[in-house]
Amino acid sequence: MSLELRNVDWQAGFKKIITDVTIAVKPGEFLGLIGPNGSGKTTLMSVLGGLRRPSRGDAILDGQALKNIGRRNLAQRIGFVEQQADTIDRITVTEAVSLGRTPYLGLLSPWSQNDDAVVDDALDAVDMRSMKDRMWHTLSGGEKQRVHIARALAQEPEFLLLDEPTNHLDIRHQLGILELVRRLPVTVVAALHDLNHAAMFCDRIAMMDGGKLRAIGTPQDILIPENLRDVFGVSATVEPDDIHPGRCMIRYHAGGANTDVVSDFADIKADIKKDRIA
Ligand SMILES: Nc1ncnc2c1ncn2[C@@H]1O[C@H](COP(=O)(O)OP(=O)(O)OP(=O)(O)O)[C@@H](O)[C@H]1O
Repeated sequence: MSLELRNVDWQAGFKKIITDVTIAVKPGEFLGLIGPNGSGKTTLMSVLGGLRRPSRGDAILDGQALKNIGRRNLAQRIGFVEQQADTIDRITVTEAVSLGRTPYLGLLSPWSQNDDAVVDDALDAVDMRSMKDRMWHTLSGGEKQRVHIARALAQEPEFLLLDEPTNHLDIRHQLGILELVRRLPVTVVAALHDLNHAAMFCDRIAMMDGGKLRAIGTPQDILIPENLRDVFGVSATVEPDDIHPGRCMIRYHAGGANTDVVSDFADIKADIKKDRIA
């Protein structure tokens, strides 16, 4: 069971969005993908999930190029929760999660009790069983996010790809989802913005910067003050996590953000003020 990218570029028109990315996801790990806005995390995830084909290089699942694997087969092996995925409407929560069983259904394999059980387990896993009859469009952003994750779990994939899975979630559900994801018997790749969450939950972290894979390693290897300064433009101290040996915690310094960003905002605010006065 392996999923990897070998020397992958992906470009939109003439613009290279990710460049020469080589990465091998280890079976059973929780791999976090971090990087500033626009660094290429979503693009990398969508190439890993087979949604985008590399312009150069290969995306490979168990020795076979993703482009040669059929959609149905791929969906049984890779579950993908995209950022702001909001395409389903006028269906119940149970129906939304049941969509995850689609790759297993066919004329010779109709819906069965096993499918019901898988859907119920997935709803339990994200703490949404009590809302199973609610209509999708009545859910909050966070509840929708949990249903998306349940739908991906119902695919019973070997690899679960999550693009910012804690978006819209309150802190209890953020930690709950990450704890759940870490315990699942699947290999997980998740794009995360909260670097402390990456430190707490990930086995390894891959850091993107300007469309390139800048570094990959344990949280302690990657989340060092130099990387936080050079890649994210923030000043921070990294301390060992006393409660979880081998893990670390980041303490950001107030006023330690890259001053270019701060002065950009200051300029915008000054312009708005001028407009209001004029
Ligand atoms: N189809 C496209 N056409 C043109 N530019 C694109 C396309 N897809 C992505 N990009 C650009 O590529 C860059 C990387 O985008 P991507 O969404 O992969 O970044 P990201 O690291 O996930 O960002 P964020 O943290 O903001 O979600 C961005 O500058 C984005 O505007």
